[in-house]
Amino acid sequence: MADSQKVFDLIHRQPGIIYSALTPNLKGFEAALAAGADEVAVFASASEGFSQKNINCSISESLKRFEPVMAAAKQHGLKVRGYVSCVMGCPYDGDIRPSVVADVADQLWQMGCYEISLGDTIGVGTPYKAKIVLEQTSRNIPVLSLAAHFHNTYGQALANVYALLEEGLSVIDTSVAGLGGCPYAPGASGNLATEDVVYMLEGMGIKTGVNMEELLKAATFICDQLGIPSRSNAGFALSRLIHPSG
Ligand SMILES: CC(C)(COP(=O)([O-])OP(=O)([O-])OC[C@H]1O[C@@H](n2cnc3c(N)ncnc32)[C@H](O)[C@@H]1OP(=O)([O-])[O-])[C@@H](O)C(=O)NCCC(=O)NCCSC(=O)C[C@@](C)(O)CC(=O)[O-]
Repeated sequence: MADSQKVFDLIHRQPGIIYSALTPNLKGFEAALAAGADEVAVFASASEGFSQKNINCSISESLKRFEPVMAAAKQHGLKVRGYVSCVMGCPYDGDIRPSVVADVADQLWQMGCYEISLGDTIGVGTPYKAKIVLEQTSRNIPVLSLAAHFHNTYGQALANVYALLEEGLSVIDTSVAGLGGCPYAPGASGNLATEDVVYMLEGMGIKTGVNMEELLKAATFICDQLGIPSRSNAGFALSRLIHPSG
């Protein structure tokens, strides 16, 4: 968490992009504000085990820590997004009851988060479970204020997203080339790749406004910089099509 300023200083900001920072407490909010974040995000867990490992406190303590962040954000006119981690399973506590996910999501919503992102942090979820989690969380939160944040450890993330699109969800968290993971969630792989979601949505006739060629360039750039292969199937296939020599 300590290098928000460094990261923000290096970003070449583009118009129309919202630059957000994860802020688990007031200290983080102040750092994000100083760094020029456009909005911030608080992140709780649906499991006690991950909450302790990830932010060194219980779920209820984390929610208490978010209260001053919400107040400060309101004072400075910044929106706050809320994340719930481990919504379909926890590396420490195992299976997680959807009712617990809904309760944590509801508390974040009640405190003023404008959107709640449901994190399958270790990517263990499947479409049926995803639908149950959405059904329970959308009892008190409008489905259009819910987002899917699915890691792709078991290759289920795209199917899970499709299942929730059918239920009216429309905000999907992705990462270029499927980057990501979480050092506090053993086994968690990257997020669902942006290229795979864009390819699927465009193929369904849903206009994403994303330029796939530019997205592929960004994926190639970041993978070269990190020295890792892309985790995107569509990205890999399309790149081969554009550059057959590989
Ligand atoms: C939250 C803490 C800091 C609590 O850590 P702590 O040890 O309980 O906090 P503390 O208050 O005792 O402070 C310890 C040190 O951290 C500093 N500190 C205190 N707060 C901050 C802050 N905000 N930013 C920068 N520094 C901070 C504080 O100043 C102090 O520095 P020292 O005095 O020792 O030099 C720690 O547990 C932490 O950094 N956790 C975050 C770990 C992390 O990055 N996790 C991944 C985030 S992504 C995620 O969670 C999943 C998500 C959201 O993507 C969705 C999903 O997939 O599920």
